[in-house]
Amino acid sequence: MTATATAPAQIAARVVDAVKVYGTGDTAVRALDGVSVVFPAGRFTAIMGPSGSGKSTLMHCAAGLDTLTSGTAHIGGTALGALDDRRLTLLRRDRVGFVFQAFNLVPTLTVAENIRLPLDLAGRGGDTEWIDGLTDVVGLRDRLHHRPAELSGGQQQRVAVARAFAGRPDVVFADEPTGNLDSRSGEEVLGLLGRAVRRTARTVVMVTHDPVAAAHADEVVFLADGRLVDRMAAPTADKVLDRMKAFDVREARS
Ligand SMILES: Nc1ncnc2c1ncn2[C@@H]1O[C@H](COP(=O)(O)OP(=O)(O)OP(=O)(O)O)[C@@H](O)[C@H]1O
Repeated sequence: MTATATAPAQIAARVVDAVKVYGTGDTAVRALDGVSVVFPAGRFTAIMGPSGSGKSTLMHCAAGLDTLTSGTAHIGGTALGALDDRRLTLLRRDRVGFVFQAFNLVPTLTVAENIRLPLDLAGRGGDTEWIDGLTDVVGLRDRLHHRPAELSGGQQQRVAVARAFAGRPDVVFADEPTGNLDSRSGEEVLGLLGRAVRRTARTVVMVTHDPVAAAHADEVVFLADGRLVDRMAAPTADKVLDRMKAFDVREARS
C-alpha cells in the first residue's frame, strides 16, 4: 500500500489559541488555556501530560467532537468553527478516523463488515485494494468472518485501527487506545499504528498517559494545566518518563 493522489496536505490538523472552559462562574474549569499546536501530516504524534492537563479535551476539540470556547481548530484546510452540525458530522465521518479505549465495534457485524463500516455509511463502494492492504497491516486476514466477541481484546482493537483508516482519513485520533489491553497486545496495537502511518502516509494523533506508548510516536507534545509546555522529537520511554517526572516534582512543590 502506498501514498496516493489523495494524500493529505502538509498539516493534518491544528488548533490556534485554543481555549476551552467547562461550566460558568465559581465552578468554571479552564481545561485548555491558549493552546496552539500543529499535527503534521504523515506523522504519529502523542499527546501526554498529567491527569486533568487537558489531553482529551484537546483531542475532542481538534477532532470536532467538542467545540472550543475561543480559538480555532482546523482539519486540513477546513475551519471546524465555520461548519454547521450537519457538515461537521460529515467531516468527522469522511475525513477523520477514531480509535477509542473501548474498541466500539458493532457486535453483530463481522470483522470485514466492521472495517468497511465507514465506507458503507458514506455510501462509498470500491477501494478493495486499500482495505486489503489495511487487512494485511493489522494482520487479520484469517479472522475476516469472525464477530468481535470471537476475538481477543488486542484483535478487536486491531479491527478498530483498520476501521479508523478505512476511509483514508486526513487524521486518525486515538484516545488511550491501549488502555484496555495487556502490555503485549498494547505493544502490538501501537506497533501497527506506527506501521499504518509509515505505510499509508496517514496521520495519527494519540492521547496517552503511558511513556512506553508515547515512545512509539514520532513526536510527543506535553500539556500541563491546559497549556502546551514542551515537544519532544524521537521520544524514548525513558526520556518521556523523565519529562513526566519533572511535572510530578513541580506539582509536589506547588
Ligand atoms: N465535561 C466536563 N465538564 C466539566 N469539566 C470537565 C469536563 N471534561 C473535562 N473537564 C475538566 O477539564 C480538565 C481537563 O480534563 P481532560 O479530561 O481533558 O484531562 P486529561 O488530561 O485528558 O485527563 P486524564 O488523563 O485524567 O484523562 C479537568 O480538570 C477536568 O476535570
